[in-house]
Amino acid sequence: MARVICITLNPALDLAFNLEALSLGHVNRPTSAQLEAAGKGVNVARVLASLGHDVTVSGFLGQDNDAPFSLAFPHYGVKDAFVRVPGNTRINAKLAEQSGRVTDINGPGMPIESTHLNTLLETLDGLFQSATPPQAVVVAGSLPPGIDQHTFGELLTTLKHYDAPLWVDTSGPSLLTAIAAKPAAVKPNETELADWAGSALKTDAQRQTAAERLHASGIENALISAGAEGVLWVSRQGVWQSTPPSVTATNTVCAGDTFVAGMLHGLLSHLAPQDTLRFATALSAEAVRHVGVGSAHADDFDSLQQQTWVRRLDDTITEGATR
Ligand SMILES: Nc1ncnc2c1ncn2[C@@H]1O[C@H](COP(=O)(O)OP(=O)(O)O)[C@@H](O)[C@H]1O
Ligand SMILES: O=P(O)(O)OC[C@H]1O[C@](O)(COP(=O)(O)O)[C@@H](O)[C@@H]1O
Repeated sequence: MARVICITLNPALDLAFNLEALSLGHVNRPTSAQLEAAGKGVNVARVLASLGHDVTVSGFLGQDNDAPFSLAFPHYGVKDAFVRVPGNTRINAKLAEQSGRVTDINGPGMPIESTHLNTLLETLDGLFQSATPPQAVVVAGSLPPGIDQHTFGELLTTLKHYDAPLWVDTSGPSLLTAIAAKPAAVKPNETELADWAGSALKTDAQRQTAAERLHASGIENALISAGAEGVLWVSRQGVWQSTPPSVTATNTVCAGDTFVAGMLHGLLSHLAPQDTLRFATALSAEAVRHVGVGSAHADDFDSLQQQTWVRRLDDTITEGATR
């Protein structure tokens, strides 16, 4: 078990609707609706806690609607070190259609002021100075209004100075800022990394080249996910590729967060690289079968792992080609 801090600067209440088919401009009547305390770092934390890690969540929460978060955190098994700020945490709508298509509507979030940021920095410093400092830090998700790229870069630099690997999962301009900060790991999907790569990353070869470039730039774990097409991972431990099992994709929201948590779990648990990648890929495939994060306690999780294909690309070893 490891101690991990998961930071979400812009958390969200995820309002997930399941619909036959979305009809724009009309009244839609979903078959189900669910509201959950979420945001990328919260989701990663939730998965890590379910795997037995000692997880603290932090970032900014709106003090006017923090009840669903405060109620959910004990249930998720995470410790709450969020800084409360005036206002409401955003609500993000997730519209999942029977076809598997998901439409995300992610709000901008609450404005953050420099005093709130200073409180967060003090809170994080306190966590790092504790008798049992964290063994990894995750920063995940978008930036709220008031946190610009320069400030985000400074925050990442501050976090890097602590003695724990820094994992960052974000998109858009923040992803470029994160890559420039050279954290221990990044996990963009193929669309999110296209800007940085300078072209679309449609093929395995293009993704491998991009992951190798990321790794060569100083990022120890360069991870590129591509939905059902799987993952490219370049690290000191080699160049690895995985293909998830074939599952019915009911709701792909949280798949990326689940994957990040699965990788971090494998590395913190000192699993072999092929076992780490197999575990994380299978766990994220488990997640897409339902609303919310993936669970390693699913009855058929062993079978999902056996159906996950992992291979090493920088030598001739093929691992776990069981399907
Ligand atoms: N349709 C799918 N079938 C099986 N696994 C999936 C599917 N979509 C996503 N996954 C799993 O979730 C991981 C992350 O999904 P991806 O869509 O690439 O990330 P993000 O959610 O960050 O956009 C993938 O690497 C894969 O293992
Ligand atoms: O901070 P962003 O980029 O707006 O993303 C927030 C959204 O991402 C999620 O964390 C899901 O992320 P993934 O699908 O990439 O795992 C949702 O819970 C949340 O609404």
